Amino acid sequence: MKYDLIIARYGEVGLKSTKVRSRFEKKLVNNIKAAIDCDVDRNQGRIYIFPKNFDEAVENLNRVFGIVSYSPAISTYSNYEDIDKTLGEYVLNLASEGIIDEETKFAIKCRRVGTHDFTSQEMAAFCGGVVRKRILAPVDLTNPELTIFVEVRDDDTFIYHEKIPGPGGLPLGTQGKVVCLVSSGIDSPVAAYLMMKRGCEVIALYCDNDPYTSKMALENYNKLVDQLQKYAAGVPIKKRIVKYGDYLKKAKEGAPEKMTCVLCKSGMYKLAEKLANEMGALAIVDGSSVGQVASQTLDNILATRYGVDMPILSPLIGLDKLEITRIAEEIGTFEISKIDDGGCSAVPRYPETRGDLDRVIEACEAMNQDEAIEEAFKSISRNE
Ligand SMILES: Nc1ncnc2c1ncn2[C@@H]1O[C@H](COP(=O)(O)OP(=O)(O)OP(=O)(O)O)[C@@H](O)[C@H]1O
Repeated sequence: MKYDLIIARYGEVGLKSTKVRSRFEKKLVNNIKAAIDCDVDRNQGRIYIFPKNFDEAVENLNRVFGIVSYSPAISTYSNYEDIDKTLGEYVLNLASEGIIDEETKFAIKCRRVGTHDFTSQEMAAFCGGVVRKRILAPVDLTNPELTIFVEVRDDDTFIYHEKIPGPGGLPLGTQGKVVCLVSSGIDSPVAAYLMMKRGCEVIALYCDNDPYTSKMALENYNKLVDQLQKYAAGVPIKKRIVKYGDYLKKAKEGAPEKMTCVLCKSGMYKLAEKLANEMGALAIVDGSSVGQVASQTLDNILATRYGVDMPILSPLIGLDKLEITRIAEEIGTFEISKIDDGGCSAVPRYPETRGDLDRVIEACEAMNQDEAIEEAFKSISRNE
C-alpha cells in the first residue's frame, strides 16, 4: 500500500489548557522530527506526518512518548467523487494485500469536522457502497473484522484502516530534568524509561565501582543508555560517570563492614543531588522496589535517603521482578542487563538490612562521608 501520510493522536496532552497544550504539542512535533525524517502539520488535535521513509517512520513513532496511536493514511478532497475514487483504490489495494475479500465483515466509521453538504452517517453509508462496488463484502457494524476510517476534516479527507498503538505518556522534555541512577542491572534502565515516558529529560549517572566491579559493568551501562537513547529523540540522555571506587574503599575502611551497601547507596543519592543542583534537575530517580533484595528493605530505603533534600523517585517501588522484567524485555534493555558482569566485590558477607538511622549517621561520620563525596564529585565526566 502506498500511503501519503501518518496521522498521530495524543492523549493526555489534549487534556491540558490551551497554552500548556500548545507548548506540549510543539515539543512533540520537535521530537517526532528528531525521530524521523519528515514534515509535520498540526491541526485540530491531530498531528499529520509526511515521512520520507514510511517503514522507518512506522517503527520509530512507536518510541515517541506522547503519541497514543497512529495510522498510515491516504488523503483526498472532501467530495463524493474524490472519496469514491480514492477509497475505491484503497479497497482494491487492501484486497490485493489479502486484508479484505468477499467474506470479510467490514464497517465504515466516518468522523466529520467542518461544514459539508452531507452528514457523517450519509458519508459512511456512501463509503459502504463505494467498498461494495469493488468487493462485495458484507457490512457488519457490530462485529466488523475490518474497520475503514474516513475522517473528513474541512476540505481534506483521510482514509485508513489501522490504529497502531503508540507508547503513550507525555512528550519527552515537557516535565523538566531528573538525575537517574543507572547501573548495569535490570531495574534502573526501566526506571529511567518510565520517567522518560512521563516527559522527563534524563541525566543518567553511573557510579563506577572499579576495582570492585568489572569494566564490563561500565560497558553494559553504556550499552543500556544507548538502547534508551532510541526513546530519547529530540531530548537525548546525558551520560555522567563518577569514579566511585575510592569512596567505597573509604566506606569499607572507615565504617563497619556491614554498612558498606548502605553507605554506597547513601553516597550515590548525595552525589546525584549535587549533580542535579549543578545541572538544574529537580529530582533523583532510582530503581528500588521494596524488599526486592536485602538492601531494599524499608529501613534501608529510609536510612539511605537521610540527608538528601531533593525528592528521590522510585517508579518501580511497587512492581515485582516479573513485571519489571517484562518492561525491560519490551524496551530492549533486558538482553543487555542480563549479561553477567561479575557483580560487586565490595558487598560484605552480611550486609546491613535494618540500617537504623542513628547507626547510619554514625557510619557516615566514621568514613567522613562529606569529604569522600566532594572528592568523588570532582571525578564526574562532564564531556557529553
Ligand atoms: N553502580 C551504580 N551506578 C548508579 N546507580 C546505581 C548503581 N548501583 C545501584 N544503583 C542504583 O541503586 C538502585 C538499587 O541498587 P541495587 O544495588 O539494588 O541495584 P542493582 O541490582 O545493581 O541494579 P538494578 O536495580 O538496576 O537492577 C538501582 O536501581 C540504581 O538506581
